[in-house]
Amino acid sequence: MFYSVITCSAAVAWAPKEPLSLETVEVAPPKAGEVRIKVLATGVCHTDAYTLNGHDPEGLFPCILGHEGGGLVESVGEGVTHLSPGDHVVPLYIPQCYDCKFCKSPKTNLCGRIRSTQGAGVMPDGTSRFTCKGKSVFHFMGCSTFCEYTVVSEFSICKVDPEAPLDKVCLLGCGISTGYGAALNTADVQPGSSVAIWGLGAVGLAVAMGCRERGAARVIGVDINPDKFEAGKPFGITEFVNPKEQERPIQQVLTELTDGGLDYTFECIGNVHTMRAALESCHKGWGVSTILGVAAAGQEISTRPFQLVTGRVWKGCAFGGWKSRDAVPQLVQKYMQKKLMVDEFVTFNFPLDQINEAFKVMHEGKALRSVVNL
Ligand SMILES: NC(=O)C1=CN([C@@H]2O[C@H](COP(=O)(O)OP(=O)(O)OC[C@H]3O[C@@H](n4cnc5c(N)ncnc54)[C@H](OP(=O)(O)O)[C@@H]3O)[C@@H](O)[C@H]2O)C=CC1
Ligand SMILES: N[C@@H](CCC(=O)N[C@@H](CSC=O)C(=O)NCC(=O)O)C(=O)O
Ligand SMILES: [Zn+2]
Ligand SMILES: [Zn+2]
Repeated sequence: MFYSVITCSAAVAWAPKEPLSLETVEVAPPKAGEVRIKVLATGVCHTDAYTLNGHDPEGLFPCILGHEGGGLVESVGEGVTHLSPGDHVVPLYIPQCYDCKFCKSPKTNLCGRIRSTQGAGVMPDGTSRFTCKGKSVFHFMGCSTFCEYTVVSEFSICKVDPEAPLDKVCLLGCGISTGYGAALNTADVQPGSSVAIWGLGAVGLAVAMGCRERGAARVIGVDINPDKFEAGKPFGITEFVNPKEQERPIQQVLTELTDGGLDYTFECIGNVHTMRAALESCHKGWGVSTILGVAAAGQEISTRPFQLVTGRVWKGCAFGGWKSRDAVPQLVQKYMQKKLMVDEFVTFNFPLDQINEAFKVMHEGKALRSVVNL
């Protein structure tokens, strides 16, 4: 099949710390093993802001950000057999090729097939499908959903129920799946346990949702924004602690509150100090702390090794540990069966030309998630 270049609108990140700029871009047809998607909706995740702010060691400019999308297959490249034009899809920043050693291992979801080119902001053949004003524009996280059309690898996309509203299930492309899966897959939270979650954004509250599903007895939200406390209750937060209102270090406050520490803690901020606090708030002998937050370039975590010697475990989690192409369609079905909250995470909707508002409300702490409708 011959497909032509599509000219459309995109929010382009020209340089770090600058607002996104609404531009007309050209999107080249998919090459072999690629899929071109008409993007209909995209969430705005804190990781988009992190890269836009220049904190990402892999950040490249100009680029088209966005990785929490939903859309329709517009065209497929040679050799793509699992998708056809018109399919409803969610792009996936962690691919699943089914063939690499990571995909073949049940121990991880981190497919390695296209990770190096994805991190370099290009398609697997080393080139970009985007141009703007005569310049090549980098892809982002293999998704680039802040554009009316995008091109992704055939390994980085899954077909979902056509009845599912794409302006909601797009959020299963990152934040909700990540937090929910961290509780279920990475930490494997057990019934009756005690939990503390640092950062009550979409990721943190999705962790809470997973902990509630597992029957956790106490789910303590730890956040410096008091507005997030009320917001957290419908997702399963049972108690709140604001570190700013404490006179002692938060680890001391929490270990006293929980008879020696928590069974599970989760860091959903991306701050190395709260990562340490989350580990040190775990119970001696068995407490497990899972890092989800993405820390800025150059940041390193530290603690006394004694914390680990005495049985606390430090873990990390990308995309909730889900093997993406297998799991996302199932998570969509769980939402369709009303067994998984998604709608409740959407605080605002914006058109593409107001996408900078979505970043503004995120930084003001007013949004769990903003969805941009393209
Ligand atoms: N590992 C993975 O696969 C993924 C990781 N992430 C990462 O997870 C993190 C959370 O993402 P997201 O939920 O979208 O982010 P949000 O910005 O929506 O939520 C973060 C929350 O943490 C609060 N916060 C900030 N600083 C502190 C602090 N020092 N102590 C307590 N609370 C604090 C914020 O308060 P305020 O409202 O005042 O800002 C906000 O409520 C980010 O680092 C993101 O990059 C995201 C998706 C996937
Ligand atoms: N580019 C950063 C790392 C950013 C990062 O850790 N990303 C998460 C997903 S965050 C989603 O909102 C992730 O899945 N990481 C796994 C991966 O392979 O990138 C850096 O270079 O530090
Ligand atoms: Zn994200
Ligand atoms: Zn793979």
